[in-house]
Amino acid sequence: IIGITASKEHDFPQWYQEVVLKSELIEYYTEISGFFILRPASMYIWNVIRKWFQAKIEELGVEEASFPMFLSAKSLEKEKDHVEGFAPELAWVTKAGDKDLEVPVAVRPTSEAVMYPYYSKWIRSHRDLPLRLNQWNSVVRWEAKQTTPFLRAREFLWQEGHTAHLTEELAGEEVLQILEFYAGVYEELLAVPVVRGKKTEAEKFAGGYYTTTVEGYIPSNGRGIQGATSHCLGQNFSKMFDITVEDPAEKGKHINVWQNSWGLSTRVIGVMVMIHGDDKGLVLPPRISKIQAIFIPVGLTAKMTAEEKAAHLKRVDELYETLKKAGVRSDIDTREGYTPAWKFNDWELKGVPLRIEFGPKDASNEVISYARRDTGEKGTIPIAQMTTEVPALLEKIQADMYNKAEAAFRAHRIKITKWEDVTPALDAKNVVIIPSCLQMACEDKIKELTTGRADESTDTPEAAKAPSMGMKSLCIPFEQPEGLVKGETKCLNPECQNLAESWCMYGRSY
Ligand SMILES: O=C1CCCN[C@@H]1CCCn1cnc2cc(F)c(Cl)cc2c1=O
Ligand SMILES: [Mg+2]
Repeated sequence: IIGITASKEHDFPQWYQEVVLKSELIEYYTEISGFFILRPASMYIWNVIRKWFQAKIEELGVEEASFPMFLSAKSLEKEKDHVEGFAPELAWVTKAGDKDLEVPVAVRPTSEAVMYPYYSKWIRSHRDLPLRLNQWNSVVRWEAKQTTPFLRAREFLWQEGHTAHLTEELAGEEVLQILEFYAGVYEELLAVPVVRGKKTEAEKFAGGYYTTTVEGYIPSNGRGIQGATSHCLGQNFSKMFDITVEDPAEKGKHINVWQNSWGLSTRVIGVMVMIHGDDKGLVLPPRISKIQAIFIPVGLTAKMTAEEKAAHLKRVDELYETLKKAGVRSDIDTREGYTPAWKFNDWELKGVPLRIEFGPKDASNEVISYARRDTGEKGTIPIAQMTTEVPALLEKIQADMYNKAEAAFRAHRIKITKWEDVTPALDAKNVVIIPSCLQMACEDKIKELTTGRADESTDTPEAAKAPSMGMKSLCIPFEQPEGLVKGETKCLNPECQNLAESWCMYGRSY
C-alpha cells in the first residue's frame, strides 16, 4: 500500500509534501527548482474555484482581458518606489536565440506596470469609468525563500483584478465586495473559515492605499496564512501612470482615478490540503471534489459463478448511473486484480468524500453501504432513498468539515490583555488578538520580542533549538472584540508607550 508514511502531527512539512505527491495533485518540476506541475486533480479544483469566482465578478460587470506576460524596465521605473523591495524576485529575459536583447524584458510578477499605461490611454472621461478588467494567468516571482507546492512557488496561477473608479467611495465598495467573494471561495467551496480584516501599514501592499485580506489558520502548526488580498490603490498608481478623467463637476479640472487591485491564487488549494488532510491522505470537501462518490463492488468471492458476478456488477453499474443522473459526481472502481482494501486505501489517499460499497448482502437488503472520508463513519442507505440521501449526506459532509475547521480556528484565536501570555499562547499553536497601536515601529519591536533566542542553556549547537519564529500582524479584524477603550487601553507591546488603536490579530505565519 503506497499510503502516507509521515505523520501529520509529528512531521507536518513531510506529511504535506507526501500528500500532494501521492494524491496526484502535484509533480515536482525537477528541471528547475521552485516550479511544480499541477496535475488534473489540482486543475479540477482550480477550475471549480475559477467558475464560481468568474460568475461572481461577471455579475459585478468585470470583464476579462489578456495582457502580455512581459514588462519593460521603463514601465517598471514608474513604480520604482515600492518595486525596489521586490527587484530580487524579478525574472529577466536578456536574449532571444543567440542575440542579446537590446532592452531586457521582465516576466510579470503582477501586471500593474503592464496594464496601467493602457488604462491611461483608454480612460479619458468619467463615462469610461468604472473600468474593470480581470486576468486569469500565471505570474513569476523568483522567490529566495524555500518553495513548497501551492503555498510558495516561483510561478503560480492566479487571477488579478484591476479596476478604476471615479471616487474613493466607489472603489472602497468594490474592495469589500471582492473580499467577500474571496471569503466565499474559502468558506463555501473549500470549507475553510477565514477572518476578514485590514492589513496594518507594515503588512499592506506598499504601493497601495490600504489592503483588505482574508486570513486562514493552520491548526497543525498554529500559524496564520494570508488567503487572498483586495487592495485599494487610492490614486497612487493613477498618479504614477497619469490615469485621469475630466472632473464632471468642474470643466478643465482633471481627477486622478481611484483604483483597486485584487488577487487569489492556487495557494488556496494548499490551505485546503493542510487543514482537512489526515494520515490517510487528502480529505476533499464535496463541492470541489471531482469524484464525490466512488462505487466499489465487494463480496465478489470465487464462490460466485461468472453469471452471478456479471449480474452483480451490472447492478452496481445501474446504481452508479442512477446516482450520476441525480447530479452526484460518481465513479465506479472495477479494476481487476486489486482487493477492496487496496481500493479503499487508494480512494482515501485521493480524498474522495464518500465511498459506496455494494456486495451481495447489500443487494439482498436493498441498501448501499457507505463510508465518509472525513469522519470514517459508516452506514447504509436504502437504495430507494439513494438519490436524495447521498446528495444530502454530501452536503452534510461539506458543512461538518467547515464547522470543524471553524471551531478549531475559533478555539485558537485568543484575546490577550497581558503581554506575558503571548508567547505561551503562540507555543500552544494559537494566534492572538491584542490591543495594538498599529504603528510600524511597534510591530517591528513585537516581531523582535517574540522571536525566541536559540536555547543558550545547551552547550552543543545541534541541541540548541532553532529560534522560534516571531509573530507578525495578520490583520486588523473587521469584527473587533469588546473591551478596548480608546484613549485608555494601552498598546500591549511592553516597550511601546502608545495607546491602543484597535484589536489586532498576530501570529506566527507563512
Ligand atoms: O496583490 C495583488 C493582487 C493582484 C494584483 N497585484 C496586487 C499587488 C501585488 C504586490 N506585488 C507583489 N509581488 C511583487 C513582486 C515583484 F517582483 C514586483 Cl516588481 C512587484 C510586486 C508587487 O507589486
Ligand atoms: Mg512575495
